[in-house]
Amino acid sequence: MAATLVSKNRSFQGHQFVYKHPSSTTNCEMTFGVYIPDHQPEEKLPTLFYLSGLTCTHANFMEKSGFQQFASKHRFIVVHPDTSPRGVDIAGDSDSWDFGKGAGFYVNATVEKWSKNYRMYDYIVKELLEEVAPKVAPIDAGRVGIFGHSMGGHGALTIGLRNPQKFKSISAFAPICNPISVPWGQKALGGYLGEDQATWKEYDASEVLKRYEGPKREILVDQGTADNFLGQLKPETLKETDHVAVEVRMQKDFDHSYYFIASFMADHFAHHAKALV
Ligand SMILES: N[C@@H](CCC(=O)N[C@@H](CSC=O)C(=O)NCC(=O)O)C(=O)O
Repeated sequence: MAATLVSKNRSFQGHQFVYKHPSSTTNCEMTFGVYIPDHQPEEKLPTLFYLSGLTCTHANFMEKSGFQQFASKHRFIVVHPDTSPRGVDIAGDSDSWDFGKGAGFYVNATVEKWSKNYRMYDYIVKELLEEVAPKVAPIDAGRVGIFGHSMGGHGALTIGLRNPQKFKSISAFAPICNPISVPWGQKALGGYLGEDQATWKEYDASEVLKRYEGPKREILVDQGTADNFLGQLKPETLKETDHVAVEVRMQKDFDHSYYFIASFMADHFAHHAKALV
């Protein structure tokens, strides 16, 4: 079903939109933002998906990162979804800030209580990318990249590496790199997927990276040295392979906030532009 316009604002040489739509994947209404640079009527544009972190909606990135100036400069469409279903209430979905609402972890839940709605992996990879976003933005399906922050960095790394034909460039700000070994990941993966830890590895960036044998990728990661969540993130577990070059830049004194993200946004757009423009 078509998306409904929520808001439209002029920003640099383009427009920032917010849409909502009924989702057949999460079985509830979903909201997403999309920035669309000015373009010719038949023109298709390269596109980035940005996945946000714990507690975020579609709006944090749109309001705090300052990304629009770079999307405008490089002429990228940028699609930025919510971080979980919100159009449905499930007992326990608001008890903590790192599980349930605002914390979908970009997985397809298999535990029955969550499995009807908490399907953020398929929502991004299939419904939003292939069906919903192309109806509102002139996406060039052959030139799509993905990036994200923290939980969204984990989403970007796992979704990007597991779907190399759909996502041709990848980067992340302070991603959760090895969720199977840290409290955030253990809580989310255990809650959504159950106790069989073999299935957790499909959603673990450092594990997926080890096994990746697709087209060569160069991944850019920025990480603040003063990030109070560093113990949950484990950037040292992202090891370079023959198929994936990983550049992890430790940025002195930066924390986990959008002040950090905004400081390196230009570099991430340049990284994606090298692969997609
Ligand atoms: N509980 C705190 C901290 C939440 C927080 O820092 N969330 C980060 C992502 S953490 C990993 O995924 C974030 O992006 N917050 C949004 C923001 O606009 O800064 C809290 O609720 O504040």
